[in-house]
Amino acid sequence: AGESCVGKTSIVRRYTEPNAAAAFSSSSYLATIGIDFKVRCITLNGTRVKLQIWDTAGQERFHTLSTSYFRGAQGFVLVYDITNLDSFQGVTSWMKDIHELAWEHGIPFFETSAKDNVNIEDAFSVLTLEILEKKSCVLYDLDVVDLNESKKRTCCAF
Ligand SMILES: Nc1nc2c(ncn2[C@@H]2O[C@H](COP(=O)(O)OP(=O)(O)OP(=O)(O)O)[C@@H](O)[C@H]2O)c(=O)[nH]1
Repeated sequence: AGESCVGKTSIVRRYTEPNAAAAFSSSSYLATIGIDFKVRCITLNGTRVKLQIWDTAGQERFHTLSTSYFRGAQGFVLVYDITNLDSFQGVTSWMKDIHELAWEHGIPFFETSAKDNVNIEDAFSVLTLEILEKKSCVLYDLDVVDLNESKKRTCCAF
């Protein structure tokens, strides 16, 4: 989740299309319309996990639609643009939309770059591990972990 044009789609694409030559494009910006999702399968600590990552639209007109997907999520990536103060302050408002889930201290924090491919893998791995630990007693649906979306240079995940 996060404001428009902060890099959500870029992070998702960098993570789910790591081998694609055009996983990151700095020349074009296409706002997400509605909602999108990508899938990536990984193996962590011997557990095979299918990540379903929802990419929400940051534009205000899609706010209701985006937040309607939060309830079913098991983890979030909150994204802001480190060069845009408004987008950082917007994280607080997105957090309120996620208030059903306990916001605890010690949230893993990563500064990422979809452009330079920095910390994207680690951010998602740690998020997935946290989810698996919390769900270790109630794994269901073939270990499908559903990450309601998640962009740009900085993100924090829980
Ligand atoms: N320098 C730099 N630019 C980035 C980075 N990540 C994304 N961008 C640029 O930021 C712009 C917006 O990226 P998107 O990923 O489409 O943004 P979004 O948050 O999905 O936007 P919405 O779909 O409107 O919510 C694009 O022009 C990207 O090239 C990054 O890590 N570094």
